[in-house]
Amino acid sequence: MRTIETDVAIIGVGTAGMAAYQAAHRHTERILTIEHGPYGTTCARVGCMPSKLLIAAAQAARQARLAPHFGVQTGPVHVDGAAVMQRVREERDRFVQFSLDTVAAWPSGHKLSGTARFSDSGVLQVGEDTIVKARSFVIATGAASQVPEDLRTQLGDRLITSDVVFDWQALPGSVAVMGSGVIGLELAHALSALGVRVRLLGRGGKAGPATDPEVAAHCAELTRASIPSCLDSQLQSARRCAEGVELRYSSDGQTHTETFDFLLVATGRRPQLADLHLEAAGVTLDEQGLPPFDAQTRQLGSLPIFLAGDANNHHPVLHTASDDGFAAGHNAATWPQVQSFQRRAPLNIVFGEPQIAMVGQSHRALLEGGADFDTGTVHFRNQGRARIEARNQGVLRVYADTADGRLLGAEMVGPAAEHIGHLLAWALQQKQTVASMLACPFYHPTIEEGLRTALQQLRKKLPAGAASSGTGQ
Ligand SMILES: Cc1cc2nc3c(=O)[nH]c(=O)nc-3n(C[C@H](O)[C@H](O)[C@H](O)COP(=O)(O)OP(=O)(O)OC[C@H]3O[C@@H](n4cnc5c(N)ncnc54)[C@H](O)[C@@H]3O)c2cc1C
Ligand SMILES: NC(=O)c1ccc[n+]([C@@H]2O[C@H](COP(=O)([O-])OP(=O)(O)OC[C@H]3O[C@@H](n4cnc5c(N)ncnc54)[C@H](O)[C@@H]3O)[C@@H](O)[C@H]2O)c1
Repeated sequence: MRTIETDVAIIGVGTAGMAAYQAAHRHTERILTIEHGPYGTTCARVGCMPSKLLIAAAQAARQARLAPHFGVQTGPVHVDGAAVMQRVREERDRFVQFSLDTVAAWPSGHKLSGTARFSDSGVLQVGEDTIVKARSFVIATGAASQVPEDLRTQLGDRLITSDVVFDWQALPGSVAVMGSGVIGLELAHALSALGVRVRLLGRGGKAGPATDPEVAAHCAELTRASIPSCLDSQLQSARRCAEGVELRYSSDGQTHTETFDFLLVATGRRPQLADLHLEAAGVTLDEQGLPPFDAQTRQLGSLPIFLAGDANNHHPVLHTASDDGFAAGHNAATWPQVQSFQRRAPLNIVFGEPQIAMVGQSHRALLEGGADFDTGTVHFRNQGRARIEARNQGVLRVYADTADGRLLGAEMVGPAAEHIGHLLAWALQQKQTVASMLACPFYHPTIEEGLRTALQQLRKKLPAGAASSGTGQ
């Protein structure tokens, strides 16, 4: 058994772990990163980047099909699945290489390969033959898809998760997608547009994260219109068959039996903490088996342990993993001095068709928190630029504080949601009011003019003082 002593041990070298390394390295040379898989990050290997590459191909297919609508004749659209997947893999590998290059430049003494788990406070066991003693720790172990064990046993390699999709050599003929959350929606929309026979099996009638009933209703309706979907389904049985998998599920009081090449399970991801033996380090877990942590310092209680990225389950998206990693790495290196790092305005984007954006406080959070707020709405059906581009579907709902007109949040499904979402998140972080946002330029003709319509409607609902607040008038 060999023993390594260090200042900061970082478990997991994904986006959060890499950011933690860079932050800790500003303070100490005594750092050890521990990784049990390949370097390259979830984002680049099986997450953000390859999924957006697949979505880009889907978008090209959609645009080609839409061309005749503008009087441009393209002929029948043929999707070459092998070529689609080749570009996905090649570009994905290019993104992965950036992360590999970064880690390759770290001193070899800063890197250890193996699975880490706590054996005592301040002590990790890595694999069978290494003990790591550290002053402080960053846990950046990410999250993994949750897959019901019985389904995995029944379906074997015909049950897949998003981890498998981006290594395909060609597109399959058919896929049932279980779960209409973020991953399920993005992949179902992309595969469907690329000509794969898709069945989206959701729960509770929902498609995506929207909580505002009007936005959620549009999300469900638009999803049903473009993908064969059962958004309130119950899987009754699944078995392997000659074609792949046979699924029996109920929906709307009826039972259906259908066969597919694969069942893609996208029913949520869970932090990878169970095998870390956190109790050995003195960590107490909540009823969901997760350790409570400080969202600003990323610290677990008063322990010298910091939790970053998807592992803390706070906001499992890429830019937060990076922010978390920086904060955790900094605080682990300077412990017992720790500082708070402010969080950015909440922003989530789902790259479905059309996109969904969630900014600041959700409609549900505002209601549950008893907020006094007003709402402005724009429908995109007759919005100028959206009609010009034949992207005229969806709705934007903007919420502001009734007392002072300050922007509190927004939910949207519709054209350019990724861009409108950014505008709103930036305004919210700068504590802008409806009036101060309306004092900004809106170019004609743009989708952003839709946002102006929603803000104008909202201003009319606000009391006089709140309606002009923030403009100095
Ligand atoms: C399909 C998909 C699409 C996505 N799309 C987007 C998107 O468009 N935009 C966005 O913002 N976010 C997206 N995300 C989310 C984003 O990818 C994650 O938030 C981000 O990658 C999390 O980074 P991380 O560092 O926390 O985890 P990871 O990058 O997963 O790193 C964790 C590392 O820890 C290692 N590890 C785990 N346990 C141990 C152990 N015991 N010992 C040693 N090593 C260990 C793992 O091998 C892994 O390398 C997507 C995710 C998925 C799955
Ligand atoms: N664009 C992005 O930023 C992006 C893209 C992909 C993933 N991500 C991250 O990955 C995380 C995980 O995504 P996800 O889609 O796995 O989780 P999710 O929580 O978004 O969705 C899971 C869905 O599965 C449903 N579900 C659960 N059990 C089910 C069952 N038995 N049958 C049918 N439906 C069931 C849930 O109701 C929910 O709608 C996201 O929260 C997000 O943070 C982000």
